[in-house]
Amino acid sequence: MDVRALKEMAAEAALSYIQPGMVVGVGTGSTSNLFIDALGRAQIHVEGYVASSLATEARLKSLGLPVLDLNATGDIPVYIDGADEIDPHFRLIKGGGGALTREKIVASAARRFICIADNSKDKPALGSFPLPVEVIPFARSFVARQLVKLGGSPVLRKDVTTDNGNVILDVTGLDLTDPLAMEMRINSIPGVLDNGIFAQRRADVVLMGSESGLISRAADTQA
Ligand SMILES: O=C(CO)[C@H](O)[C@H](O)COP(=O)(O)O
Repeated sequence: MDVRALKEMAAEAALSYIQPGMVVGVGTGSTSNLFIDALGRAQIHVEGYVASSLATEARLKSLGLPVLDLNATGDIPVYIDGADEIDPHFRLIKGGGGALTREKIVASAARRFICIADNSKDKPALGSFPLPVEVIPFARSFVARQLVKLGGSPVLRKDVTTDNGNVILDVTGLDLTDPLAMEMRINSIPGVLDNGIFAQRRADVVLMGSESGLISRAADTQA
């Protein structure tokens, strides 16, 4: 099975979390795109979708799926999104697609976060994927120096401007043994909008496609 088929397995499985009449948050990236395609085929009569990026909004609209404004939306029962790394405690690294800030906002506004991925994202600990940090362009050099003081090696992501008009620094070398502490520490640097550690807002359920079938883990059992 190729990676796309494994992602598709997880994306299809996430459909079972969508009920008619719901508001559904939708993530960004190739696995989320497969989920959107599955939504297009399933035609569940939801109230609407809250998109975590302009790309996701465009894909939803291209399939005729209704998009809602987060500011005009109350309760979001469920958010579905991919990840770059998933640890055994449902903590994530996200932002490979540069949409980490809006993703974290929608995930935090949702009651349940269902993370969908192929099982290459399953890691014993976070930290091999370079950590994306969204930075206001004015503060780029200052923030980079602060990240070096934290032990990191930041690299500016070339030719990328986020949906919020900012830049991304991809940072290797940080000690993520306490992901929550590092998430908070980086976000306390003036000029940082957010970073791709999802430790304060973890996933509640992880669905991973694997060669031997779907792996489904829920945070309350951590099975
Ligand atoms: O965080 C993300 C985008 O900002 C994506 O969810 C993450 O990069 C995983 O992407 P893919 O589903 O393409 O493997």
